[in-house]
Amino acid sequence: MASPPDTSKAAKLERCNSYLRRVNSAKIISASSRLLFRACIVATVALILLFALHCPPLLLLSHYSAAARSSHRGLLSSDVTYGGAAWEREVRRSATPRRRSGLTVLVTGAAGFVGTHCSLALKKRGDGVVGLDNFNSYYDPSLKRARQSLLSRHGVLVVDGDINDTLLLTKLLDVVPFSHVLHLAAQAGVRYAMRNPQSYVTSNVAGLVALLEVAAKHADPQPAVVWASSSSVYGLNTATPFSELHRTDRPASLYAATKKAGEAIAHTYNHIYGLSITGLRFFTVYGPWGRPDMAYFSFANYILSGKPIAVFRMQDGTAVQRDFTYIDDVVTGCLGALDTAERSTGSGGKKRGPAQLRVYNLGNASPVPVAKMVGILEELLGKKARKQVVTLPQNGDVPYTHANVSMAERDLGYRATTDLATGLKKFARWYVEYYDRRSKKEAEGAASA
Ligand SMILES: O=C(O)[C@H]1O[C@H](OP(=O)(O)OP(=O)(O)OC[C@H]2O[C@@H](n3ccc(=O)[nH]c3=O)[C@H](O)[C@@H]2O)[C@H](O)[C@@H](O)[C@H]1O
Repeated sequence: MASPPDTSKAAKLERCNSYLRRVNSAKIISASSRLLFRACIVATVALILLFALHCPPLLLLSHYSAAARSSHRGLLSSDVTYGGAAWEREVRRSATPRRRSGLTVLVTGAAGFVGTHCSLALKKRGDGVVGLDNFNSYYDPSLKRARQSLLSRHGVLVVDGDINDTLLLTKLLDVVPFSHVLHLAAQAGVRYAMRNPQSYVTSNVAGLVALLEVAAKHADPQPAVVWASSSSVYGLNTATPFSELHRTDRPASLYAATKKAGEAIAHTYNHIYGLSITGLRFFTVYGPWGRPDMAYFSFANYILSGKPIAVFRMQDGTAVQRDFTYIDDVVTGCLGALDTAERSTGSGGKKRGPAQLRVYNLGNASPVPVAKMVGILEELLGKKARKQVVTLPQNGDVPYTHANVSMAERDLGYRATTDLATGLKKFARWYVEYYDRRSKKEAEGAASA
């Protein structure tokens, strides 16, 4: 039988002490486990820090991710020139065609001379157009801004950005499934290539590759690409008129070499990725809203301001000639190329079948000596030029250009309809009005300041 519990005072005290000892020892155990836990955390943090310090790639990766994130944030925030919901709405609005089965065209170099005219023509006939231009200072950026305002008045948005910005290109092609890209952004000018060769590589080679990369691998559907090559690819070719079948492996300038490289690059992207690509060889395009670096434009300026102009001629005394081509005719050719471009066959960087690859001359098929062009300008501007006839320097210029345009006529419905006198008349009228308006505005600005 079990004995009854001892209820004496001494026994009660002993039970109480033993209870307190158990409680205390439990407290000691829990305090020490807390200490151990804390020590573990400190050790883990120390280990992570030590690991990170001894593993630079890990830090680089986190730094890279932060940079990538911040540039993505840049794309999407409203404090930059592109990105954000309002920006996307604007892009979509500009890209929406007004006619049934209208094209949706991304025009690079849209604030440039040919880009502005093509964008306007596309918009006017009901196609959707979004422009892209980096507004660089190769020539007066205020002229490019004026073209941008003109486009804006006609409902064409020109995004401020560079073709080498692949994040921006990706974003644009994400927002709009462009059916076509009219790629006109480039470093132009034959003689400037001797002063700034790198700019030609950056725009005409790297920029073209950046665009074709995004078009081939990212865009779904892949757009058809029409882009600006140049008459200068014929280089030292002596067979005339220049035909697309003639050799183009002797460029006379770096500008020409980068355009020739562009044609080879186009072949590669067509071959590997099934991109439909059409190259257009422009022949000395001129007209209203033209490029101030070109001879006819700068000559008009110099004639009116009484400065001397250098008119080049060959060493043997023969005239330097150009197949000057009026802008409206070139626009017809560009739109014809867009309209006849077949779809690209690939998607996501995978070719699904052979795709169209074309190249066409867009010229006037009627070369004119530079001295004659000066004579027409003198007559139109009512002032004699201070001409200095100079032997053509070693500057990359070729003695003459002359396009055979039969392929463009047959395939693109191209017609060169404007002779130099008619085209320069339109240019001279625009030139006088534009700079008159500008100087009046400047005078008003100065008076109110
Ligand atoms: O077809 C092209 O692919 C190229 O056309 C254009 O090049 P070019 O034909 O060289 O035009 P441009 O400079 O207007 O000189 C015209 C004529 O004036 C002569 N010229 C020039 C300057 C001068 O001071 N004196 C002179 O006689 C000069 O010798 C030439 O005979 C574009 O600029 C170029 O970007 C590209 O698109």
